[in-house]
Amino acid sequence: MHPLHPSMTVEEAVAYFSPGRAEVQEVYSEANEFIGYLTIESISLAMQRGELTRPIREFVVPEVSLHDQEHHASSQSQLHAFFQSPICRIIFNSLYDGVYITDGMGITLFINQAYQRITGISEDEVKGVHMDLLIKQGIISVSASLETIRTKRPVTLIQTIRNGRKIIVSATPVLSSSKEILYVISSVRDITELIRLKHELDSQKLWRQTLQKDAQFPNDLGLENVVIGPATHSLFQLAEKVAKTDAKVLLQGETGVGKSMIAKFIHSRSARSGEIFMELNCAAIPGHLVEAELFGYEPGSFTGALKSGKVGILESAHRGTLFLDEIGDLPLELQVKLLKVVEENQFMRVGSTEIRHVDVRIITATHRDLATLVREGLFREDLYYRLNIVTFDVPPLRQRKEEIVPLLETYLGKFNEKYKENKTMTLECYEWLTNYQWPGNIRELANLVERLIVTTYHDSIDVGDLPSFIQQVFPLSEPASLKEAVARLERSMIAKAIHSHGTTRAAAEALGISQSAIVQKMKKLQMRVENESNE
Ligand SMILES: Nc1ncnc2c1ncn2[C@@H]1O[C@H](COP(=O)(O)OP(=O)(O)OP(=O)(O)O)[C@@H](O)[C@H]1O
Repeated sequence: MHPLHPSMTVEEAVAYFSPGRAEVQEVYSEANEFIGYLTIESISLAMQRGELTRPIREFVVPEVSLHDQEHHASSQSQLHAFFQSPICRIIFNSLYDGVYITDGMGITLFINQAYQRITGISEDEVKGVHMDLLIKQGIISVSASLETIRTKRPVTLIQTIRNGRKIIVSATPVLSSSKEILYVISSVRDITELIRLKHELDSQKLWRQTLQKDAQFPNDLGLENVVIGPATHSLFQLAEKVAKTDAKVLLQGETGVGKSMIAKFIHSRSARSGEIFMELNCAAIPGHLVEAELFGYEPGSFTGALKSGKVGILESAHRGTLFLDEIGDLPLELQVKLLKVVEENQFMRVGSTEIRHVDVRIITATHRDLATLVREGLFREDLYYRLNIVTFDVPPLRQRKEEIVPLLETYLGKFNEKYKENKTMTLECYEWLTNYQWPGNIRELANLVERLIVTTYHDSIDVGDLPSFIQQVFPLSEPASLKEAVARLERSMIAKAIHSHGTTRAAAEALGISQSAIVQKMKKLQMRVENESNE
């Protein structure tokens, strides 16, 4: 190391005082003339005042007493000796939390094993190194020790380690009798676990809010555990309002979003709730049978008809509510008949000329865009306007993500009860399922939960238990670290290979690794490994 010269900054000079080096350093000018002394005491003071970029000439003293040098040297070296002592190591290494100790200037003296475990930083990398340099090298984002040295107060802050992990650091100064900072002891805790707990708390909070909202709609739907989130709350409010009238309601939305559930809700909140709720899915039966099902028929009116004739769903729903699902699939010729019902409450059974009267509230639903069908001439415009007094656009599940966790919990509870199980889901699993697109919406979600409860062998359902088409979808959230990103990719590739090849042996071959390597990886990635020994 070159000798200290007066234009050097405090920051640059700190390295000259690392543990084991002299406590007093001589300072020489560029022309190699002796200027004076820089003591560890004066540079500590400068650090504590945050004067890192000031030239050291401001802190140089012309002389130092021998007593000062000896006194300081002995207290400092006692301190260093303590941190090197086996008993100190044993004590600090027995702690679960990480410990980081610097001297009064911010030079690292000691880190315990827990710190190394939590951060992946080794003692060799940091010992004798100033905290400022560790920040510059990107090993840590901020330093609680330096903050403590600057403010002379305990400081707690969140620090990001170079591997992306976040830790919470609480630094406490240890002061001499003259209020000089001798060293800073920091306790360090991994907050990944705290973040996980926060996630759990957030989801529970939302769950509670949902339950509270449910309480506003006491569940007399005949359906248990209805999840109403922020995106659907206003729909249920509107449903309750229109339920008090006989206004025609058209429910639009993808399959499985809950259209028929809202229809039932409207019925249950209407003056007709004591009467029957009838449902006909116009797409589920062939067009020519829809007419007979809906309007009924007279004896012998067509081949295959019952001899006694049949009362149609429309007539059966008299005084009640008729829910016509997939109304967009109703054949054009029947649309005219339905228009007559809607406009005049009149209809005729198939094979009859007798006009019958019926008092029915009609609610319709479709996953198709009726306005487009009208433009294409596939749906009657007059009927469209008659049915569409109040439109409900029920959003797909991917647009109401905040309902996914409560729905998963609802269905876990429901199917645990049904199958006498007590299974839970890991937070990572919740995260993946929240990011999944759910093309089949709530129906698909309920089916998946039931399948997972029935097919998994362990109590905690994890990402590895999910079907491969879900595992191939990366969560949208950014992975916290390179390690996590790699784990996700490995998990996805392994799941895909097992799905297409059936066994771990064949999947391993396809991926170019050994069977034991794939099994080991799957265990590490917490994926379900079945029968690997029997393959
Ligand atoms: N808010 C909700 N909370 C809990 N479960 C729900 C909710 N909405 C719908 N479900 C459930 O999701 C499944 C599908 O709902 P529903 O049959 O009402 O959907 P849909 O939109 O009418 O579907 P489709 O158009 O295919 O007939 C049902 O099992 C229903 O009980």
